[in-house]
Amino acid sequence: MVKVTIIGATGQVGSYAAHAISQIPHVKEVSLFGRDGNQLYLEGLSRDLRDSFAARGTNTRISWSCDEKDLRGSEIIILASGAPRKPDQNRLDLAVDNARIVAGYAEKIGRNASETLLFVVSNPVDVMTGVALRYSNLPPHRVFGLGTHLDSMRLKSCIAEFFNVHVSEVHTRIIGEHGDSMVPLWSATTIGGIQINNLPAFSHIPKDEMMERVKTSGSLIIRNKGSTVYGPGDAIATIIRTIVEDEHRILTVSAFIQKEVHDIGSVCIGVPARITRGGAFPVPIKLSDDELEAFRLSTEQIREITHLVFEQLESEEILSV
Ligand SMILES: NC(=O)C1=CN([C@@H]2O[C@H](COP(=O)(O)OP(=O)(O)OC[C@H]3O[C@@H](n4cnc5c(N)ncnc54)[C@H](O)[C@@H]3O)[C@@H](O)[C@H]2O)C=CC1
Ligand SMILES: O=C([O-])CC(=O)C(=O)O
Repeated sequence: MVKVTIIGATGQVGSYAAHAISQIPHVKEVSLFGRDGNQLYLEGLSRDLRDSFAARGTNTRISWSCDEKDLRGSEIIILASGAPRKPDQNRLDLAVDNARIVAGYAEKIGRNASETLLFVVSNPVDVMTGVALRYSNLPPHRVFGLGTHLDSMRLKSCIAEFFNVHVSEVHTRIIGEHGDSMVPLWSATTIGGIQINNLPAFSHIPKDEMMERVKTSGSLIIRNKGSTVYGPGDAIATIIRTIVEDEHRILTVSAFIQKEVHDIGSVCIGVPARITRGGAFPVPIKLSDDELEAFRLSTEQIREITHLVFEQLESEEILSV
């Protein structure tokens, strides 16, 4: 039975994720963690969720805290703190400010919960996963982020709609940055187990329009309703269930790669990884020439920004949490 802590639980994504995760059978306790000053909100949120569990007949325990010592005993910690972007912003614009928050929490996690898995949601998620890895000092397979899992699900939904098939018949994957340089792997896309290139209708599929829709989904939702909530919340819950149930599913998360994708490495980026109770283990893959070139560009951008963020943090003495 597992204790899952959500840091940033008072936020839109953190609070819906708490609701979604409480439905996973082996999750015994969901602990809502927030910064000092948010005690009243956390108490209110925990009461509201407790009512929801009672109404649903769920036996999950709910607790809350602002004290880093209460991070102890968490098998999984979800880090969803930080500013969301405004409609006119790119996720990368958030890098330095959110890195201060993520680095501060990562240090607390390293001090108090060195056995945990740390799952990062804060944006830009690939850079923040790199920051969390560095400042928590946890081993690489135990620090990973939401990466391009949600983008992969968005593409899956577009393909299912186009072919008028159930979403479960579509397998597809987007790798690279959770952002503009993401790379769809059409070569790894199947419908009903059939490689998509072998379906005559594939030649008519509006691939560019679909990718544009995937890339702009987040900004459209933010512009129209303020924030993305249910998509990320349920994507997080899927990954947490995969860990808790030790399902060994291959999902596309932001993980630290070394040599698993050709010769590219030393960066946290969206790649297929086997998700187990022990963490995320990137699966070695070979890409087509075009995919490889695009993935290389995507990783170079994220590596460069991650290093700039490290330099900035190192030049500052005090982290913000
Ligand atoms: N990776 C992904 O696919 C997704 C990532 N996100 C990211 O998750 C993060 C949270 O998004 P929302 O919940 O919509 O935002 P929100 O504004 O509703 O919540 C922000 C949370 O961060 C905390 N926070 C803000 N500033 C802080 C500081 N200086 N120190 C400590 N805690 C602080 C707040 O207390 C709150 O709990 C954002 O960075 C957003 O971009 C959101 C959706 C999907
Ligand atoms: O778009 C955003 O800023 C939030 C996010 O990452 C997403 O929903 O994909």
